[in-house]
Amino acid sequence: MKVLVTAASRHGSTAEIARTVARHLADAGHDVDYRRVEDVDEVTAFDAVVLGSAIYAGRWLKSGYDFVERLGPELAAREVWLFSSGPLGDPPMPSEDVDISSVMVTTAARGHTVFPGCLDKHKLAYAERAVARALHAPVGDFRDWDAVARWSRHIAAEMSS
Ligand SMILES: Cc1cc2nc3c(=O)[nH]c(=O)nc-3n(C[C@H](O)[C@H](O)[C@H](O)COP(=O)(O)O)c2cc1C
Repeated sequence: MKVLVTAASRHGSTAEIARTVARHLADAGHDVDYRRVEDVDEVTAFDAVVLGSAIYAGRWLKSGYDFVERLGPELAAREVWLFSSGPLGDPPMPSEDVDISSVMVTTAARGHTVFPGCLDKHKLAYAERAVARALHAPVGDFRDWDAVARWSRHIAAEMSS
């Protein structure tokens, strides 16, 4: 299948997860492109779309929601999977799922998963650093590459051949 993997990422760690998903899907035999959500104008060339976003303050990034608003009907006509990345620490917190029910409905997505994220305080803007400190957010890279590989293989197999 021709697959687009795209992500909304503020500091790059979600983009790295998306690129890794893209690599696993390609290894599984799909024809895969990776692009930032801001660089995608249409998805008509693709049979399936994998869309991810970082979570900030319990929500996806605006560029992720904008992508869905711009391309909703095109997305609903394709096979779509969603992922979010954010929870930090060991065990990763917060443990409750981000509410992206509106995105699920608009895209008619086949699935959604949440991956742990990465907090590099050197990359944060001053205000973000203050929020992260106030929340006692754990600093470090908690991304689970085995979980990313497992989920990628799972959706690769689900994609119609
Ligand atoms: C100010 C701030 C707020 C955050 N809020 C949340 C949150 O509500 N839920 C969550 O799971 N992660 C939250 N995170 C963690 C980020 O989602 C995590 O660092 C993610 O990997 C960042 O992705 P990016 O590098 O692609 O921007 C927050 C991080 C910062 C700095």
